[in-house]
Amino acid sequence: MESLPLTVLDTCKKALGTAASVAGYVMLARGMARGMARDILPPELRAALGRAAAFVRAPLGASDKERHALVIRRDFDSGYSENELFDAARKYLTTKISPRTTPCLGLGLFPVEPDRSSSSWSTLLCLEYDGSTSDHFDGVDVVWKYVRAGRGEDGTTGEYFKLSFDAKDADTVSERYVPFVMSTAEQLRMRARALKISKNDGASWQHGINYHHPATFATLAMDPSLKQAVMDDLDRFLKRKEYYLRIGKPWKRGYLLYGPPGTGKSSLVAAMANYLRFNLYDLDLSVVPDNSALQMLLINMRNKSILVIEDIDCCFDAKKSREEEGSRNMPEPAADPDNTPRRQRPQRKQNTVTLSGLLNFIDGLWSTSGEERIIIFTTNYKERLDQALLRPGRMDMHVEMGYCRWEAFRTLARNYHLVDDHPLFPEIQQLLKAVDVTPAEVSEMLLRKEDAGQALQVLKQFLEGKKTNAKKEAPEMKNEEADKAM
Ligand SMILES: Nc1ncnc2c1ncn2[C@@H]1O[C@H](COP(=O)(O)OP(=O)(O)OP(=O)(O)O)[C@@H](O)[C@H]1O
Repeated sequence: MESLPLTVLDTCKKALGTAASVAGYVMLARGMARGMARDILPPELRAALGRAAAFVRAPLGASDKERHALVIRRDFDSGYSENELFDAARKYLTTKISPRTTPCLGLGLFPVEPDRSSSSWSTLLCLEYDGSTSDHFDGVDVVWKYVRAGRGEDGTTGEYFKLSFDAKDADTVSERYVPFVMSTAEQLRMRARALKISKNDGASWQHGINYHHPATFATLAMDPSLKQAVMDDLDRFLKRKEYYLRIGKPWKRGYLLYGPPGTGKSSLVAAMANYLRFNLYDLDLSVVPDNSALQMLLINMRNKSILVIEDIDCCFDAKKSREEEGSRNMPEPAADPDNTPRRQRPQRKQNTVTLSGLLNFIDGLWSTSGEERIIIFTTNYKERLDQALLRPGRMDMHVEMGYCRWEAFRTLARNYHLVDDHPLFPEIQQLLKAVDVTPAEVSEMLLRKEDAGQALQVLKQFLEGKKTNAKKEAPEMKNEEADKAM
């Protein structure tokens, strides 16, 4: 027999159980420490599994038809340690079973958060004892069976999943399929967890509270291609851990959302958080005493999170920032174009947090203090922002949230009244071309009546009113401009 290093033999003796006993079971044993499921299978364990599979196969001269199996027990060490992989497998299998295809399944009700910090519960399907289901991965067929063999002499429950496959597929299963099962389970866990939002109280984060904003990309009314571009950007960001490492860049991404009040900037932040299942940190810079407090706040954020700074234009004195940055060619802030703000913004008091302090974190310190971070600035007045913030490369993506046009309206009509078409649509389409109206205003009109036709009628009248007002205002504005010119 090919000699193996002692550690591998040890692992195999413990892990393989009765592996060499003809049927060739490979048992995933000790070492499945808590938290492993969160990190996907570590490379060493993956390698050990590969070696173990080869070790079992080689001496037996496994033929293509021979079946091998991995046994994933619920607990080890006489019940002292739980096997995270067992939980991961159970979670993963919920995506593979359905009452339509499996005659008998278990059904349970579980709190969304294991520590019951959330009041949400969800139902979960699971295989019944001796129930089985098949799966297909990269050309490999596997069968999962859920077995309970009664409490063993060592005190373990004897409850396990048996994952069987053709002997020739042992490497694929152990090196790629098992990690895939674990990462899928992790994604499901992330998706199911309740999101938290934390706000800062001066220099420290308050305890996060549950965040249940209903906005998703499906409910967001915005230009479809822009929406897709944001989603693609987020997907790319998530996939690129290795890439960021390789090019030596911090694994973070910055977005600047700008547009008039009521165009959905906060809704987009919520949709992004819901899409990624990232927690939110809502940073109020006006109560942060200085740059070092800012530093502590940013360092104390957890990974897989979004930092939001709303109304960034109100956070810094542009003139002071200009001096601070040594920039002489900044344009003066434009006149306030927003005559009727949807809500009055609080005037932020000036403090000693500086724009350069913040930018240092975006570029520098932030990079070393965490990963999978997203930072989002929102503003109603992009033109008021300091050039230092707008410089290419500073914020990775600038997203303009604009007035409600035809495609955005269709999303709202579908959301609010489940209508995809209506005789009033053509008129509304024409009006939306002529009138600047925010999605918030359109939503409000659509909510005024329960009946779709009546709601659309209300909206049409509202848009007509806006159009008439705009026509009246236009000549007045022309006169004012002419007066100024004289
Ligand atoms: N693009 C949108 N898609 C769907 N709903 C929207 C959109 N924009 C606004 N709404 C509706 O209007 C409400 C207010 O919008 P939201 O707070 O997201 O706008 P905002 O641009 O962040 O405004 P502000 O600049 O005043 O903070 C939302 O709760 C939602 O009901």
